[in-house]
Amino acid sequence: MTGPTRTDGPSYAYLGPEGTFTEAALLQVPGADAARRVPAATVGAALDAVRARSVDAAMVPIENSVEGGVSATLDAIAVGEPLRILREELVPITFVLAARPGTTLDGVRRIATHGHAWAQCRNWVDAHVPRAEYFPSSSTAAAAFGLAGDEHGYDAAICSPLVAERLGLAVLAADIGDVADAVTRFILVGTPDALPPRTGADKTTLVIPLPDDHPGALMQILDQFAARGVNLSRIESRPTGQFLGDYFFSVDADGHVEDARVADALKGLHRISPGLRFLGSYARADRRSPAVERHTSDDAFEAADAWLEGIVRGGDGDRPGRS
Ligand SMILES: O=C(O)C(=O)C[C@]1(C(=O)O)C=C[C@@H](O)C=C1
Repeated sequence: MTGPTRTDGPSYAYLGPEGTFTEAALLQVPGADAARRVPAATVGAALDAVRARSVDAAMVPIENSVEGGVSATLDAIAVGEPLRILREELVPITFVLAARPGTTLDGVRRIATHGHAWAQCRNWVDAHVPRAEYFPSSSTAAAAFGLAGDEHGYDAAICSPLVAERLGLAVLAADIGDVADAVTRFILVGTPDALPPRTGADKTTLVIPLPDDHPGALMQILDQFAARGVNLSRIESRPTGQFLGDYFFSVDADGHVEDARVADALKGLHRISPGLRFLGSYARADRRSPAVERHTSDDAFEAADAWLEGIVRGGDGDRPGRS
């Protein structure tokens, strides 16, 4: 990615080139169609542009309903200069097999695409082009663009119908994803000075290093959420890369850090795992509010704090003591 210059209005990096599903996610952000958009070759490069403050935020994929977590993103946001997730976007995923006009399905020997896209079309490929080999590409759109050049080394690309159309490629087969209704979740990542407001239907993303290797370490972590009635919508373990068996957990929890139950769980987690990294609280794309039990509501936490304060001040907790 070349060093972009700042202009007025927000600017966004994204996993490019133009025509990726990531760009489609970015275009769902209000105002992004008119903003400066900077395609990056990799997720790491998009996030580095945020860290270098050459863009305001970057859109990157984090999770797919079929293939699971996007390791490149989970790992890149877990280390280095801290970042903040500002919002999430969901994009329905539909793949086509595209090639230069004149190519037939029988003539396809090598198919280029992003690893996550390949994983989502594996059964279709096995059934319809069993001899075809996988040719890795940095994105579905980069694979499609490659077909337009002379040096591509492959005969077809798995990409979005839109990019195939834009580049004038022939669609050899449409809707080739193994699971209908596949969805990828994307995150808009900015710098730590921003904390999106609480909406009542929020998500909090955390990176939790496993404190030390002892029986029940994971249980201790999960207990912090369970005891405060905080539901987890995603938990994945990722190797830290330091040594074999050293892992961190990447977690999405229902709620905002300004919800008392979430704040209390975070304090508990920090005592257990001081290397805990807060990656942001932001509105859920589906706007679904969690069911909060009475004893984990903000009111219940506030009443408990007041009760304890009363005791410390010398009352019995029910009656105010000396102040
Ligand atoms: O290659 C693209 O078009 C992307 O935006 C990347 C990506 C991913 O990383 O999962 C996004 C959505 C699809 O699930 C496949 C690929």
